[in-house]
Amino acid sequence: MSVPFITVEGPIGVGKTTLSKAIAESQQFHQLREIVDENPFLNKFYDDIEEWSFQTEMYFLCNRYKQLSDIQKKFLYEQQPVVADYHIFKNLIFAKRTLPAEEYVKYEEIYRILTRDMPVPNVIIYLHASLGTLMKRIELRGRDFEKNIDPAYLQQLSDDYEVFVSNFEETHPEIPVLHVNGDEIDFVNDAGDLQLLLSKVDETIRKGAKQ
Ligand SMILES: Nc1ncnc2c1ncn2[C@@H]1O[C@H](COP(=O)(O)OP(=O)(O)OP(=O)(O)O)[C@@H](O)[C@H]1O
Ligand SMILES: Nc1nc(=O)c2ncn([C@H]3C[C@H](O)[C@@H](CO)O3)c2[nH]1
Repeated sequence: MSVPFITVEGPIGVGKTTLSKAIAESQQFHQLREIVDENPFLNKFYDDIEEWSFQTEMYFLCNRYKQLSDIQKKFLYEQQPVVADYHIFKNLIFAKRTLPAEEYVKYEEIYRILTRDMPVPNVIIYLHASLGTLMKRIELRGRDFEKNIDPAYLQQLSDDYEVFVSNFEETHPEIPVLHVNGDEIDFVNDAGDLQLLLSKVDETIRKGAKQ
């Protein structure tokens, strides 16, 4: 049995941090959160994606590399379960969309080198929702730099996630992926929905831990 290492994934604003916090609390797992406010490039990135994409993608990659190395040493090696609000593969999804092709090739090489010995999650929870739901949640959360987020960018990323996750399932059949439709399940305002989801997550963790 391997120690549970769960990642919650999905497009911007779908509820990854919220759900990973709920899982961490109900299962007594350590929660790994991606950094947002400390990121010095995000403001500039959303103002001018073309100009700031390389710095932004490299920053996310280096930061996640450091976070996952620490998680490996401090938690997973110690047999302490972890739930994260991202999988490192999201770097490829965003970078493919934001970087010019010639830069993406270089970026992907660096990604492969850095992720070669990264811990691999044994369960993925994939949250997805319609563009309308994502826009509503992003607005509700009210981050300044996301105020003028382009709906087309958000839709493209959601579509990219669909393709990526489906390929991932084909190439990694040993890692269970729980699909959650965020339009139908309101784990924030509906306690029944939350309990039902947490029990499905629990079932999936048991499956994943057998790997
Ligand atoms: N299932 C849900 N039902 C209702 N509201 C939700 C749901 N999931 C998330 N929310 C709300 O939507 C907002 C965004 O959630 P959250 O920050 O968890 O998203 P995220 O996927 O982690 O975002 P990001 O991609 O920016 O890291 C929050 O205000 C949260 O309370
Ligand atoms: N360009 C880019 N690359 C990434 O790897 C990445 N990961 C997250 N984000 C954006 C989405 C939210 O606005 C905010 C918080 O998730 O940061 C990213 N943006």
